[in-house]
Amino acid sequence: MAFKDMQGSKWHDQMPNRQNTFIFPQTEVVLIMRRSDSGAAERARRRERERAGWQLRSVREMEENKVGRPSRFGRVCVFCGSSPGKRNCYQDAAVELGKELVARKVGLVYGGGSVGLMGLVSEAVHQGGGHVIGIIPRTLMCKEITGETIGEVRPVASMHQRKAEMARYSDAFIALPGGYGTLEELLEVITWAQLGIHSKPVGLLNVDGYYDKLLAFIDKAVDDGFIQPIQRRLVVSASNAGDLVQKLEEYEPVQDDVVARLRREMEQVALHPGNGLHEPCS
Ligand SMILES: C/C(=C\CNc1ncnc2c1ncn2[C@@H]1O[C@H](COP(=O)(O)O)[C@@H](O)[C@H]1O)CO
Repeated sequence: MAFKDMQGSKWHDQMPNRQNTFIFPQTEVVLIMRRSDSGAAERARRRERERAGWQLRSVREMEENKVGRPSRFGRVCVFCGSSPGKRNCYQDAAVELGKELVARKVGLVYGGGSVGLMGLVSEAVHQGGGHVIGIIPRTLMCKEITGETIGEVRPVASMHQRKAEMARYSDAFIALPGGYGTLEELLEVITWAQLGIHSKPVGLLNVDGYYDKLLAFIDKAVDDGFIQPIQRRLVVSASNAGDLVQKLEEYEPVQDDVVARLRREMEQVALHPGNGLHEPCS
């Protein structure tokens, strides 16, 4: 039996020790276990390997770029409730998302602190050995309000600067369930994508239908002519972390002439400050 490493580039003869994380060619394992093991023994060993941080993936999946290969994202920004929510499924989803990022070797950017779902997702990434950046306004930095931030803390001057920095450090955005703060952050990055300020994917983790009504509202806005049908694609959604991150990996930015023109104009303004700022639309 042979094993592949995380990059899927090298084959190894021996099972690596526990300090290393290797991809285990699941299809071969299943065959071998069926020949020589009882189901219960294999399940126990599987649980043990999972506890030890092994990732059981089929080589076929890995080679199809579905899992196991390094992600196209270096860091993902997660917006989520500063409260835990009243149902366990929200807390479970925050931990699941953190683990998914770790499995893909993707770092986390979030609003800092340890309250609510923010604390759960950041702790899951940090405990899994992933990199965490908490971007937090100085005014919110007292522990009574937000608790301790784990990982790298980046204090900023204002809420506005926080959102700009969160966007700058990240390659994609995900919203877990949350309240006003989460919605505001989410809608801002969608609006920025619509205006061509960035072309990074935006995902909604629609845990147990939490965002069904928001998605229905977006569809209504498309039907009623307030959102262009092509811009509907700016919001990606899935009910679980694995599917959502995979969809974001496969996301291709919306190609829209207006967006392209706005992006060119903004690049011009960035290169030559003052240019075009007061130009009328052509
Ligand atoms: C005043 C309260 C909590 C303050 N704690 C926060 N600490 C850090 N970041 C926060 C906090 N509250 C909001 N945020 C940001 O908004 C999102 C969460 O807001 P929501 O209204 O809870 O959905 C989160 O992504 C942070 O960036 C008690 O309310």
